[in-house]
Amino acid sequence: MAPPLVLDIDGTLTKPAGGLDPRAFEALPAWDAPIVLATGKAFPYPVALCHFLAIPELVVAEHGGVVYADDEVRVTVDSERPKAAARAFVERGGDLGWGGADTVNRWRETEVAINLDADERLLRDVAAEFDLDLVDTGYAYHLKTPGVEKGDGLRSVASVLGVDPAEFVAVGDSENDVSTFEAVGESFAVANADERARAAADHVTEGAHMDGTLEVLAALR
Ligand SMILES: O=C(O)COP(=O)(O)O
Ligand SMILES: [Mg+2]
Repeated sequence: MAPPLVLDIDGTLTKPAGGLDPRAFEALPAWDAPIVLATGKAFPYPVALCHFLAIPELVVAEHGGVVYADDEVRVTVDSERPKAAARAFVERGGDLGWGGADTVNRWRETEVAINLDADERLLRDVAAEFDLDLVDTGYAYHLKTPGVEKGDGLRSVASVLGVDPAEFVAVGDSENDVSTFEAVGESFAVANADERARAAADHVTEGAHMDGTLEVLAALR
């Protein structure tokens, strides 16, 4: 039987140049076990992805800040400190880098994401001052509350599903997937993964991005 999966989005289900790999639309709905999307993105993005893939909505968003399974949404931490830190960053001349509409943060409930073009030094100073983590996913920086991790979100979803987290297989590409890798029975970093993800994973795939993820699915089936 196919194992339940916990999949990262950016770098794992996407094309090398960005954008969802269209092969996800075949492979994920056909998977014969639960699939949890565990991402740093704001809550509406993975929900929308489940919707358009036509798979059940099982979501760990904002690194575990928002967890959604079985008709229950749990916001696990407030956004006060990350927002105060982001304000301080902007007051000192920093730019979040998403333009006026800022659809990256508009619906974000527990953390703040910043464009990779931002002043990293200033961002690290502000993160330290406000006692926050600064996570670099390879797609954005995130100012987040320490202790909020995708891995804990996965444990919550697994508990709602009545499945042992150790039964899950995880695929991811960056430092924000390390906690997921630690929570599950078997973990794969795709070939494009950063050093921390590669070091934490049980295996590193041959292929990069969605090629690597499809390689895992083929091996598990
Ligand atoms: O939102 C990001 O920066 C990265 O998202 P991911 O966790 O799905 O890779
Ligand atoms: Mg990723």
